[in-house]
Amino acid sequence: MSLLTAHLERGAVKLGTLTVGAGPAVVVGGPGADARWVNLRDHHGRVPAAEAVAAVRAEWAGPILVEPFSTADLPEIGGADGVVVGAAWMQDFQLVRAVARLGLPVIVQRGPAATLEEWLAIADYCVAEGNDQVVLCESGSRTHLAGVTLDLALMRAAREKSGRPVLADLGEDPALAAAAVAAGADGLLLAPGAGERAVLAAQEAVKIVGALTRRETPDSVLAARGAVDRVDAALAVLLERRAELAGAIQRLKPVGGFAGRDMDRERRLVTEMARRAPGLGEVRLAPIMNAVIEAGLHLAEERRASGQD
Ligand SMILES: O=C(O)C(=O)C[C@]1(C(=O)O)C=C[C@@H](O)C=C1
Repeated sequence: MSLLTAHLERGAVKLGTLTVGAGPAVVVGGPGADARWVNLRDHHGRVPAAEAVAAVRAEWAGPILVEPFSTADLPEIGGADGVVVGAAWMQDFQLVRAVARLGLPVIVQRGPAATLEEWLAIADYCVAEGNDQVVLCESGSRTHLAGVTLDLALMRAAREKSGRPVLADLGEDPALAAAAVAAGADGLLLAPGAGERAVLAAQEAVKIVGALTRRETPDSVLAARGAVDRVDAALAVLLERRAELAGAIQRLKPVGGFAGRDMDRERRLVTEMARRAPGLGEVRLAPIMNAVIEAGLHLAEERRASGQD
């Protein structure tokens, strides 16, 4: 197994049709995401819960998570696929208990000053109420920086210690999406108001970084093809980057292009790659890299001929 994709055992939780904790990391919140998030806290309890859920349900058939403002909302959120205990309410034990008793999966956000132990204890409260479907969501700490600072080390520790899936709450800004996936996030939570671009950026991080760092064990052709598609997405990014760099070498070498081909260098790079691709080995890698290198040389020569560089 690669050094990057060390496997961490954890249980998966189903949010409606969406699996969190097995397969690719999921993206929650915002248009085009895998699941929607209805935040009743933002409305300070002024919008009836049933109405808010129904409004999203009218335009979205997939999974919906609801963050209640108080226990008063709970009888009205039966149509949801998961309930978020917001960071501000994490230590409201009455709310936690009541949410757990609904029998829906519970997403526990970490309070801004809560320790790992305090956070994990909330999951135990849910279990004590007979609900083991708990996802932990890192929502950041109050620090010297404005707003909250996401603690990805704590998120990772929570996953290792509890075996439960973990989410990273990115707010409206997907800048840390790649870091969160690399740190082992099973999902990225975006603010309900996050735009389409933020969702796309989070999904790109899930694909590209997930392909490199997240081990998947698909059990159907569909799931395996999804995983292959993510690896191909990462390969495409790397192939394009490689072609740009190889093009730069052609411009810098005394004799570039096919005329300056260095077969020794090509053999050495194949040998080095085979250390990380022992299954394919040198014999299978050699023709692959030959095609890759030749594509790069053709591109470089075409660009030179058309005066593009
Ligand atoms: O390293 C070089 O000299 C290159 O030109 C780059 C490169 C490559 O794509 O990696 C391309 C052609 C050479 O035969 C060897 C390697």
